[in-house]
Amino acid sequence: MGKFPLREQSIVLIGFMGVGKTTIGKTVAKKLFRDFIDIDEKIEKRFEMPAKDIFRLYGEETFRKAEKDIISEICQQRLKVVSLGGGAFLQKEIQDICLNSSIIFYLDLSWERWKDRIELLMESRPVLQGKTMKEMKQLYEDRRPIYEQHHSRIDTDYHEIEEVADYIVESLKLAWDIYEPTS
Ligand SMILES: Nc1ncnc2c1ncn2[C@@H]1O[C@H](COP(=O)(O)OP(=O)(O)OP(=O)(O)O)[C@@H](O)[C@H]1O
Ligand SMILES: O=C(O)C1=C[C@@H](O)[C@@H](O)[C@H](O)C1
Ligand SMILES: [Mg+2]
Repeated sequence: MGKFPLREQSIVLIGFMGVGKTTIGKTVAKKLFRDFIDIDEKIEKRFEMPAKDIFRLYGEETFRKAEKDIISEICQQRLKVVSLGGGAFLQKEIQDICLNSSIIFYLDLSWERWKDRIELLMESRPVLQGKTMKEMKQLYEDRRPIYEQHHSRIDTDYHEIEEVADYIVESLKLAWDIYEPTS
């Protein structure tokens, strides 16, 4: 896959479920006047059902296969803002595809702050369903290493959606000016 110039490379947001990839991604896309793509939404459209029904009817493996296929397709495009699902980076192939084509921001959130969001996530996130708090903490800890592959990590604790989006846009503009000055 040939790389686009830095200014044209898509922006990919990664991180544990519920950290704000979808919400912040939408805001970043607006600020950069780019198209926004949410991979979970694409998968749900393809199957015409929510993720939890895909997991229940077809199994996680089918969901993960669709996730990989869609990300491979999307990462060939330029000038997008893409939010991945929280488990996408479990697949090394997805990590490689994204790292080789796009600028990756890892949105991080402490366990203490993440706990405050459980109520918002429980109903729609199949991997949380039926889990105790201890099991969810374990999942959070187990998943942390998969997000190590990124270009920039952002600690989102105590930062509003707008603030994080502004930070991403500002840091991109700085990087573009340093590595690809226009004059
Ligand atoms: N910085 C923030 N401050 C407060 N609430 C936030 C913040 N970011 C996201 N939220 C809220 O947390 C919830 C989960 O956010 P969102 O759906 O964007 O997470 P996600 O990372 O896309 O999750 P998933 O991996 O499951 O797709 C939403 O209700 C959103 O409004
Ligand atoms: O963390 C995960 O494994 C998931 C997160 C969501 O974004 C969805 O991709 C799906 O619910 C699985
Ligand atoms: Mg999301």
